[in-house]
Amino acid sequence: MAAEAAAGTRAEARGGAAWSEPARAKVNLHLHVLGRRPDGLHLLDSLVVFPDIADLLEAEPARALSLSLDGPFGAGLSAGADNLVIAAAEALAARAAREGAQPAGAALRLVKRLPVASGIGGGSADAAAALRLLNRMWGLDYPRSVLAEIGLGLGADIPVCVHAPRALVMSGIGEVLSPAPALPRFWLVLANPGVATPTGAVFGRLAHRDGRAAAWAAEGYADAAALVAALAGTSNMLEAPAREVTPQVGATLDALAAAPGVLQARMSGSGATCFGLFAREKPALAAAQALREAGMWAEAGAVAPTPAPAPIR
Ligand SMILES: C[C@@](CO)(OP(=O)(O)O)[C@H](O)COP(=O)(O)OP(=O)(O)OC[C@H]1O[C@@H](n2ccc(N)nc2=O)[C@H](O)[C@@H]1O
Ligand SMILES: Nc1ncnc2c1ncn2[C@@H]1O[C@H](COP(=O)(O)OP(=O)(O)O)[C@@H](O)[C@H]1O
Repeated sequence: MAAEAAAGTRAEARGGAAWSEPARAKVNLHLHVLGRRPDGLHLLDSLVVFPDIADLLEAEPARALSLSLDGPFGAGLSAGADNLVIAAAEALAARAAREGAQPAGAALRLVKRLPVASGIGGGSADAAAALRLLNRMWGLDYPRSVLAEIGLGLGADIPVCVHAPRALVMSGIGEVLSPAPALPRFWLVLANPGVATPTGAVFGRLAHRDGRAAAWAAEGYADAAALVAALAGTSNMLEAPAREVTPQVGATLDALAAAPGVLQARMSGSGATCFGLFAREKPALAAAQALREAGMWAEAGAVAPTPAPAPIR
């Protein structure tokens, strides 16, 4: 598949690792909670996009599986079996072995640039990147739908991340994916106050589970202003409980909302990372710089246009 080959690269020619794959931040433009399953997991409705702000996963073929960590947020993470990259690699290898393949190992290196436990699915994006990369490197050739199924066993957010950078609507607990409406190119600034905010703790404080699925215009949205007008009828229902867990969410949202050129400021996922949505690059870059100078982690990145809805494979 041409698109898949282009998304990840063989980087030897550039002097890098043999194989590499970006792991983009997952941003929930809205997040409604529709109910709760008997097992306690919540039913969601969320429009998910992937700005060009990412961890990087690299790999070399090897006999065994190993992981080294790098980057500004690498130090706080385990490189063992509890790292979602290793868990995903093992799950993919197990599936392939059950189906008669004999995948070799991989020497993996994760450059961790996204803050951990921060509502932008960094761990899920890393796991999804591992599934995509090793699927190619090991010559398995599973379709993304199979990678998503393997990922779901490790985390509710992994299926949507398998399809990155394609914007999608996520429902169920995260396993039901449908096409997003057509979206324009726009810019996101992500800002995080530096306080890890565990997803389970936020869901544990949730008082309202009576949201409805958002309705999107069939013709989609031609520019950022039209998208923001549609988002006005939606919210992130995890914001109230996240503010209880991490009160700094309030100041983060205030700082983004005050940035010149911002059209919308909202929290992503279970927080504490918040996003500002911009129509143009220059004010987005300026806002990220100002937030960094104010002591937060902040990055700006473009979201590529989403074409008219097409089947998900
Ligand atoms: C809230 C979301 C929105 O995109 O993002 P994040 O804030 O994590 O980025 C996701 O649904 C998170 O997905 P993920 O981070 O993979 O969650 P998991 O590891 O599967 O679950 C962590 C914990 O969150 C709660 N959980 C998660 C997903 C879900 N649909 N209902 C839940 O109640 C459960 O308490 C679970 O034990
Ligand atoms: N590669 C990884 N990157 C980030 N977190 C990881 C990774 N592997 C395992 N984890 C664990 O997953 C949890 C969720 O992390 P993350 O996906 O960054 O946050 P969130 O679910 O809020 O978006 C963290 O508490 C962390 O310990």
